[in-house]
Amino acid sequence: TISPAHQEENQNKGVGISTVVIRNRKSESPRFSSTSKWRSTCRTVLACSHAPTQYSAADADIGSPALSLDFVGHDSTATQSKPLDSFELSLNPNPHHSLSFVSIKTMAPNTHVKRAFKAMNDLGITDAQVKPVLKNLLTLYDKNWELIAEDNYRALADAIFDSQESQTTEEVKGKEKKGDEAESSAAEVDRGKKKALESLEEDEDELEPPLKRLRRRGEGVSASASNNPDLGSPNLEEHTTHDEDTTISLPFHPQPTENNADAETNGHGETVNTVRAEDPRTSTTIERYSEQRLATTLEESSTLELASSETGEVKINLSFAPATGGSNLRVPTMEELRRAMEDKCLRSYKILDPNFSVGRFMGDIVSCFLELSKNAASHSPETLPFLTTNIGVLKKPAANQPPENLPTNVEEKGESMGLVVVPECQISADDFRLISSINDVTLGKETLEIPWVNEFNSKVPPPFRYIPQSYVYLDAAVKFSVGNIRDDQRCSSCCGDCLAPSVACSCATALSGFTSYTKDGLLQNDFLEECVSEARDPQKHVLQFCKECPLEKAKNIEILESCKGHLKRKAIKECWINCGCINKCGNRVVQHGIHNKLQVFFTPNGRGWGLRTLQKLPKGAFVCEFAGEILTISELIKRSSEKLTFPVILDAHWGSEKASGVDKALCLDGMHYGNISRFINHRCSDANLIDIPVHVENMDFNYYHVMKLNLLAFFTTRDIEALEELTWDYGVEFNDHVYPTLPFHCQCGSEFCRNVKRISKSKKAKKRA
Ligand SMILES: C[S@@+](CC[C@H](N)C(=O)[O-])C[C@H]1O[C@@H](n2cnc3c(N)ncnc32)[C@H](O)[C@@H]1O
Repeated sequence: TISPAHQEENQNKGVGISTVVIRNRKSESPRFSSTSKWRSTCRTVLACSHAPTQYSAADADIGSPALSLDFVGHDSTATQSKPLDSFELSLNPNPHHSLSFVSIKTMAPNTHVKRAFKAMNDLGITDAQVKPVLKNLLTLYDKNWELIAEDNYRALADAIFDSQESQTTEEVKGKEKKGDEAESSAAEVDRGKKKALESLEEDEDELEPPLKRLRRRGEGVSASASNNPDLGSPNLEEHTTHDEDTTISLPFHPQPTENNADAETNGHGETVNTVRAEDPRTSTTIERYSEQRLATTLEESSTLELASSETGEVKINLSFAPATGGSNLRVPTMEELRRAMEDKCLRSYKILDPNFSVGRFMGDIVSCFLELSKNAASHSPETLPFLTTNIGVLKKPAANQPPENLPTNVEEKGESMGLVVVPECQISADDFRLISSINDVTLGKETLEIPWVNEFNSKVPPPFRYIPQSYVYLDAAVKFSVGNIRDDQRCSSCCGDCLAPSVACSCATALSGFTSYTKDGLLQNDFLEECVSEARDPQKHVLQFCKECPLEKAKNIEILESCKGHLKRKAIKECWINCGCINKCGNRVVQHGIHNKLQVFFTPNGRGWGLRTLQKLPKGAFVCEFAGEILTISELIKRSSEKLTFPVILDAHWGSEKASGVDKALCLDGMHYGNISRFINHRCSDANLIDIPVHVENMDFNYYHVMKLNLLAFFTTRDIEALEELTWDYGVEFNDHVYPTLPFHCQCGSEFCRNVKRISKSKKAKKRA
């Protein structure tokens, strides 16, 4: 078919430039026989000054030797602008190709062309170099000489340089390709597609107006150029045809480019110069530099669907392009992938929950995404599900500044596990730290990692600073220094493993006459039972009474009540640095720290966070020590309005003058600065943990809870199953008057629950009344 383009314009102006577009439609290919002679009905194809003029494929810059075109003009009087009577086409058609060409012939030499050639000659560019580029440029700019001539034919010069550049690149590429092909016969490439890609690129280069490129480089456009509506979108449709085969589907893509946005469709709605993804939502253009590689991956690339919402609105896909990796890769099965991921989660992220499944995890991501997308319109970030209460807690400022000698324990770990959805705008440093610490709430401060998990909602643990040992808060007078240890306080009998000989060292037997630990590192059963009995029934054991009990004084009521008594507790004495035994001596357990797998978890029944074991624990096993801030009772009272504060009263030797008075008597609070024990919930009477004082060196019994050397340690009171919650009897009486902090409503569930008794007692009393 012949499109009579621009005939009016040319005719009226009498300019001898005509555009003939010959399209070869596949279906009509038989008409393009080599002997076809067509009579021109296009009167506007103006005659050439030299007839007949022959256009070869090379002249028309078609780039395909499969087609040649003879143009025979019969007008001998060029100056008269007489329409051409006929022209003859001699075609050797390739049904898969189409062409556009421009004939530039004037009846008189065109002054514009002359000037253009002159300007280029001045730059050292020959006519032969100018000619083909100028032809294209005229087509692209709709023969707008004003634009072409602008800035001393800058667009033309630019186009020539670009064409030379791309010619060189093509040559290099060609050589490389040849080399590659020779090297690897296995890399069988679809040549048609490859060629299509190349021709797409060529077309892209050719079709893009050079001024557009200049604009991209930030060199600006002249007023005249920008005012011209045609410049931004040259009429490409008349000059460009594309076979359907040149549109290629690829499964994955880098970023889209401006190029593609421009050349996405031609006037006929055909896709041009754009390589499409299978999924239009992720489609972009292939970057040129990766063209070769992508060509080899066309057939091998695949997309694996990892998870999808039920109706497919949300999907997690994995793109796999083995050839991009440059080696022979194979597609793993979903099952293999799932197993490998679960193994990774177990090893790297310590996700020990037996119910954890990667498949479900992916599914959860999809459903959360879908849920959020559904709710996005109606929910503000503050009202996102499960987050409000928790964020409120997180936002609460820490009650106290750390003491001056307190090391900074805030370590921002880089990796975020992202299991918890927290609105970005609300994330504080503390929130971030807690979310980051999902693998290990101790932030690496214990020898074992202790992860946290919340299987019920999206709350994260409350903010606190993990300290493996207790620290002294402001006023607590704790005077201990290693320098005070006298030589005669050393244990002379410690040697090797102190529990190995039939008679244990004097450290191991110092406090009770018999050893506290078995050779397996568990508490001796008799010793443990006595400690349990003390804790469960203190009235039956030795109590000490203060003249003025700090706890009573703390109530600040007019008539001071008498002291209720403080238990003189059994304790363990471990060997320590001054002993001559080895570090693995059996009388050293607590000082070696946590060695059982623990996990912080969110409890289901209103008790907030709790601590559980991930492995079976035998009776008498050491779990952890109690570390926190050492405060005076009066300091504690100032904090007591805080809900979660639940301290340990360090009353071992109250009754002596030293410890009297609210400003001297001490307690231990792990809420803001504490170790893992701060998560242990209370259980009345039959708790599975017990706290036992441990002296690592017997310097001052008054402060045996204090510092690494004198501490409280938790041991199991019975065998405990994996995943069982660890509980401890806080000793709280729930009658509101004994403790300096407000008691909670106990939800321990024990049949011995003191809180339940009190409630039922008061109900009975009411009934009686
Ligand atoms: C040492 S903290 C234990 C960790 C705490 N559950 C959390 O979420 O941080 C003590 C606080 O936990 C809660 N708690 C502990 N045991 C409880 C129980 N048996 N019933 C109700 N609340 C309890 C109380 O709020 C108490 O003040």
